[in-house]
Amino acid sequence: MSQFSSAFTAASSVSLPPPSFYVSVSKRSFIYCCSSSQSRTTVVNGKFDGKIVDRDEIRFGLPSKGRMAGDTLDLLKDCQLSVKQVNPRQYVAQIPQLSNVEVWFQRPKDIVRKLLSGDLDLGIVGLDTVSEYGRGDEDLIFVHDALKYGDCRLSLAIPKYGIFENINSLKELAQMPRWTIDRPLRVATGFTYLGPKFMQENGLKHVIFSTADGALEAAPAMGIADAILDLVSSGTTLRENNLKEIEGGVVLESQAVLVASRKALIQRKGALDITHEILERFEAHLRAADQFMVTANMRGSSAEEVAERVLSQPSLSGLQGPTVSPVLCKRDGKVAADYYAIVVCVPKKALYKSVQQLRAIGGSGVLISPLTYIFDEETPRWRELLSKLGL
Ligand SMILES: Nc1ncnc2c1ncn2[C@@H]1O[C@H](COP(=O)(O)OP(=O)(O)OP(=O)(O)O)[C@@H](O)[C@H]1O
Ligand SMILES: O=P(O)(O)OC[C@H]1O[C@H](OP(=O)(O)OP(=O)(O)O)[C@H](O)[C@@H]1O
Ligand SMILES: [Mg+2]
Repeated sequence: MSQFSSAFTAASSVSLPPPSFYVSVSKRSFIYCCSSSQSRTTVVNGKFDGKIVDRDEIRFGLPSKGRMAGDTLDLLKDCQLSVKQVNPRQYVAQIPQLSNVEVWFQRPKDIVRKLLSGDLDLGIVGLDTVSEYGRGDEDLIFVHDALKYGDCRLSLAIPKYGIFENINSLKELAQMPRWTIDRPLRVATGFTYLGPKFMQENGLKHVIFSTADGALEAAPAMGIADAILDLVSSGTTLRENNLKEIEGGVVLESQAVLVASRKALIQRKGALDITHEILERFEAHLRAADQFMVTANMRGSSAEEVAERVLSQPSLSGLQGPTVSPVLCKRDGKVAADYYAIVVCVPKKALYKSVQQLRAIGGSGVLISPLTYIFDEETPRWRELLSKLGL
């Protein structure tokens, strides 16, 4: 069942199921019907309508290759959700910590297609891929929109030389009188949904798109295109090919996201609980990743007085204010507290400033330790998810 619906998802570009399985309803749109012993499902352009396919396990799609693959496995491992894959050519795997979850390794674009066709329930991909292949479909729902890797932007770039030498913004590009209906601006891109949408939204009328699977940066020098619309991260590939980005030319800022099928979250037993656990683990790890735990000793007359000194410093307020505990010692035969130990979490980038501020208010013996997880109260993202689901 899922094999057929998946093949059909790619109908516009790749193979189609046997003719008897689909009906063309317009040039680029098909309806595919099938039935199984468990349920009956109709798929329209890879999107399924009605009830979800019956199965017990929750399917989680992870990138099978490319630069997202390794970082995704690392994130899961850092959240104590290591994926057990018997060998790298096996596309199904398990996460022993999540007993009812089946991991499926797929190409990023196929993860999005399979979420829409109901063959996957959850997935991790770049926002660029969700936006391009998801096309704003309401069934796709973001569970976590900032997993802090795979950072890049989808950006328009033009040659630094020739007729573009003095063009530095989208507005200037749009106003070049040479683009006409007969000689439009030629843009090479793999983003054939987002590209035209962006141009239309920005009022560029005379534009045509060509597509290729990679090395797009060569297209202008080869005379195939005037501009390219592609992912940029360090900017090295553009620079090495004599291309430049322009003001107003960024279509999208992207990073890895955790995305789910709305229907699966609502209808599939256990899907919401698993999603909650994964989200909590991700949040706890990601929050901890940019914080240090700082401990120091400080002379003082009471915990409140020490806390007041700490709170007077902007970099030392911690997550919910400092933890202040008395350091008890025996003086003249009595137990007393001359010193207090304070514990605060500080952003990694404010580390040295925090140490300086601690010293300025009498802190000594400052210890810095890494944090592994910060489990706070219920995460705002979980509340947002429930509200997006209408729960
Ligand atoms: N240069 C980059 N730097 C950082 N992240 C990137 C970069 N290029 C792409 N990405 C992110 O990684 C995702 C996967 O890109 P990757 O190039 O690994 O695979 P792909 O382009 O789908 O496959 P292939 O390049 O083999 O055709 C992209 O969708 C994007 O989110
Ligand atoms: O700004 P940079 O850090 O130079 O990265 C940008 C390049 O990375 C991606 O290509 P990729 O390496 O995936 O090759 P591809 O063209 O084969 O997809 C993207 O398509 C750019 O070409
Ligand atoms: Mg690539």
